[in-house]
Amino acid sequence: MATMQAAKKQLRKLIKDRLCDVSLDSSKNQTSKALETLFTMPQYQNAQRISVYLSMPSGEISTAGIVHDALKNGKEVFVPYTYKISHLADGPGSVMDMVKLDDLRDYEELRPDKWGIPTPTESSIANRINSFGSVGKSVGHDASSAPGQGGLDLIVMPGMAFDMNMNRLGHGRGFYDFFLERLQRHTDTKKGRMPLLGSNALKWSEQLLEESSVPTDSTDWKLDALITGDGQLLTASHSRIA
Ligand SMILES: Nc1nc2c(c(=O)[nH]1)N(C=O)[C@@H](CNc1ccc(C(=O)N[C@@H](CCC(=O)O)C(=O)O)cc1)CN2
Ligand SMILES: Nc1ncnc2c1ncn2[C@@H]1O[C@H](COP(=O)(O)OP(=O)(O)OP(=O)(O)O)[C@@H](O)[C@H]1O
Repeated sequence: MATMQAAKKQLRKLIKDRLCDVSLDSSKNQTSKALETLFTMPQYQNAQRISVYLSMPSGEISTAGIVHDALKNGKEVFVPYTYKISHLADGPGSVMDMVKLDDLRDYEELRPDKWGIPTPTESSIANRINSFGSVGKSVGHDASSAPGQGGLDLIVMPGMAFDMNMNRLGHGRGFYDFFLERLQRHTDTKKGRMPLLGSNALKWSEQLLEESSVPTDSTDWKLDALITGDGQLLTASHSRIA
């Protein structure tokens, strides 16, 4: 396990160094190509409830256009909110929920956190609907959501690195991996797994690696599909996205 974490750490460092060299022009161009592809996908067009990460100032495909398009088309948009928890002795010290944006104004009023990620204020959380179908922080409140309520139709995920086998490497806090496990436990499993879509920020060669290059263990979730910065859609053999 120590070796696995060391291998992931090393890969994160490698990618971070590569991302420093990407120009603003290239990053804008790749964002618009990736979004063009996303908007043509039936899985996006038909999704009513979507989760979208809100991009950092650099190193990620910008998702501002997705939020605008989704809200304009009447979709429910859920965004990450991370917070510390104390009462799970054998779990993580912080968890991530996906909380609902009210409207475009709400989105535009979000303020950047220490990583530059637009984030809902702590004081707004108690009144926000979360993706588990309850209101406020989900940890400690899970039991109140009726079975079948909540859930997401599409999850647009960030990542440091991806490979051709649809493996994904995050920033190493396990936020998405823990969140997906909780979401799966709380939503109607008969519907099957919600499609997980990664957007491969920045050029093919910078973040997309050869098959099985991302070290993974049993807690890592594979993506169903990946959109690259040149607008290509890669799908997995296990995927519900054809
Ligand atoms: N845009 C965006 N939003 C997101 C995520 C993300 O990866 N991207 N997250 C996905 O989980 C969660 C926030 N988690 C994060 C965890 C660590 C770091 C980070 O940069 N940590 C180290 C650097 C570690 C590294 O080299 O990767 C730092 O503080 O410098 C950023 C976000 C929720 N929102
Ligand atoms: N569902 C889980 N149950 C137990 N441990 C988990 C679970 N999900 C992640 N972990 C653990 O959390 C730690 C961080 O995970 P990992 O390095 O895979 O994060 P990541 O995929 O880079 O980040 P993220 O999921 O936030 O994007 C690892 O030690 C991993 O084993």
